[in-house]
Parts: sequence; structure tokens; C-alpha cells
Amino acid sequence: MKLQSLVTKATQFPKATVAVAAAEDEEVLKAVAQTLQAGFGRFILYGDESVLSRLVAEHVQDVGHDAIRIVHASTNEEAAHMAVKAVHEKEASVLMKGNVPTATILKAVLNKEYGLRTGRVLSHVAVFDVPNYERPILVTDAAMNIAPDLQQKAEIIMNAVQVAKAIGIHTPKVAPLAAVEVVNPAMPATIDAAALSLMNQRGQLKDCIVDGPLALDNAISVESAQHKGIQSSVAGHADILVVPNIETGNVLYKSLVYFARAQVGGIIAGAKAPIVLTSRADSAESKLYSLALAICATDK
Ligand SMILES: CCCC(=O)SCCNC(=O)CCNC(=O)[C@H](O)C(C)(C)COP(=O)(O)OP(=O)(O)OC[C@H]1O[C@@H](n2cnc3c(N)ncnc32)[C@H](O)[C@@H]1OP(=O)(O)O
Repeated sequence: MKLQSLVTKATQFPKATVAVAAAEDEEVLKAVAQTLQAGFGRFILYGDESVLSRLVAEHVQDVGHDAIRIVHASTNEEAAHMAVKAVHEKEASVLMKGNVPTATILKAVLNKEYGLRTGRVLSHVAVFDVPNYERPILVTDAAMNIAPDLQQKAEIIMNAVQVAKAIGIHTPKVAPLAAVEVVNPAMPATIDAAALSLMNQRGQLKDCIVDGPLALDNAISVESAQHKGIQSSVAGHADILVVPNIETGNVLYKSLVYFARAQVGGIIAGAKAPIVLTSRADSAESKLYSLALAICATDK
């Protein structure tokens, strides 16, 4: 499913209320305007009231009276906490990161009193439309878990499988990435990848096919996999790329956006409610796609 088609799909759900933490940002407000136009959301914007009023007047036209509410917050931290609390108290059903550092909003999300924890691992899932590549590619985790251990990687895979299923990929092929496609005890990512594959074979990771370690080229290119003689149902056909750590994921994410001009939508999965989480520098389109993904990903 292409990201643009998620926008159409999102309009088939009841309208969601989105709490945006630190919404004072042009790209965020453009995405708000596009979402209102598409007709699948209404917004509570947290941040500096006077700045927000001006930006809303500039970027959002013909708004219905219940479409946008502005709530003043003096700092990024306050905006993050208020937006998370609004979701916790069910005033909103989706949380969105605005112009605030990722760690600030995630710390609020993990707050024990009013955060959005579920007891599961929370993780970031990004869906990419890469020009000249025939299908969407999911990358996890480029934004939340810094150096996941084996159990965390297993839960990261389960979150990504849920998202894949929600966008129509029913038994996703999962490639735990490493630098090589053989197990090398000096490279811990290869050992985790092999263990995740065995966990899948033994039924510990369901509804997907996991096989690794794979390097990026042989995960996504049939020619590369054939050239190296790799016998694997995932090689060349991966739907989900599981990166070994946040640095690899973040570099892959930004390489796809900046070098390959890919479109992206990204959310945190595994929380009480979906959380739209893109890079602050990402375009309004990618924020719109992330909002649509958040709405569609709640369709279990
Ligand atoms: C992709 C585009 C966007 C970007 O470019 S994002 C840029 C890069 N990303 C970041 O900077 C964020 C990276 N992550 C972090 O900074 C931190 O891991 C994060 C999420 C802020 C949490 O840090 P801290 O607050 O220091 O948390 P901590 O490790 O001390 O743990 C505190 C409690 O929270 C829990 N926790 C942490 N991560 C979790 C997770 N993924 N899922 C579920 N629970 C989680 C942790 O178990 C701990 O719980 P408890 O207090 O022991 O009950």
C-alpha cells in the first residue's frame, strides 16, 4: 500500500482528535491543514498561544469551529506533558510530536503516572515509499530504542508486524540487518539476527517470516541475494528491515529521505495510543502520511 493511499484509508475511520506537542512549526501546521482538508482529524495544539494563533491564521484556512483548539504551554516540556496527558485522559486519541526533541516527548510518554506505557516495548516504525522500488519498506527502530537487546528486538519485530498487517502486508518478511549474511561471533548483531530467526521458526515470533542476518543489499535486492547464493525466503523480498541499533536506523532513515528522496510516515507503536513521530526536518507530506499511518495502525 502506497503512503498516499493511507490518507484515503484514514478517512474511513471515525475522526480522530490529535494532541500535538509544541505545534509551532510551519511543516506541522501545513500537515494539520492537509489533514483537515482530507477530513480525518481534529487537533489540540499545545505551545506558545500567540505564535500558534499567527501560524494557524497563516496556514489553515476555512476551519470549522471544532477543528482546532489551541492550549498555551510555556516550554517544550510543558507542551509534551500536556499533550501526553490529553491522550492519557482520552481527550485525544493520537499523540503527535511537533517542534520538540524526540527524547523530550518520549520521556513524557514513558511517565509512570500519566504516560502511555502498556508494559510492552514501545518502538518506532517507519514506512517508506522509495522511488523506483516496487513495494513499501518498513524500517525499525530508527528513533526510540538506542541499543536493543535480543528480547527488545523480538518485541520491536512484533510491533512492526502489527503495523505491517494494518497496512495490508499480512505475513511480512522480516530481515534483521547486519554487515554480513553469516554469523560472526565478533559481530553481535549477527548472533541476535540468527536467534531471532530461530525464535520465528520455533513459533516465538508469529505472523511473519524472519530470516537473518542479512546485509541491506541482499535483504532488498533479489539480484544481490542470487549473486551471493543466499538461500532464504526473505532475501531480496524483505518488507521489514530491523536495524541493530539507533545509529544504523537513523542513518538509513535519513539516507532514504535525503539521498533517495523517499516519502516516509513514522509512528511509535506498542503504546496505549499511536504516536506520530517524524524528524523535525521532515516535510509536511511525511507528517500527513504519519498521521494517516497512526489512524490506520489502530485498525487491528
Ligand atoms: C526517525 C526520525 C526522528 C529522529 O531523528 S529521532 C532522533 C533520535 N532519537 C532520540 O533521541 C531518542 C532516543 N531514545 C532515548 O533518548 C531514550 O531511550 C528515551 C526513549 C528518551 C528513554 O530514556 P530515559 O527516560 O532515560 O529512560 P530509561 O532508559 O532510563 O528508562 C526509563 C523507564 O522507561 C522504560 N523504557 C525505556 N524505553 C522504553 C521503551 N522503548 N519501551 C518501553 N519502556 C521503555 C524503562 O524500562 C524504564 O522503566 P522503569 O522506570 O524501570 O519502569
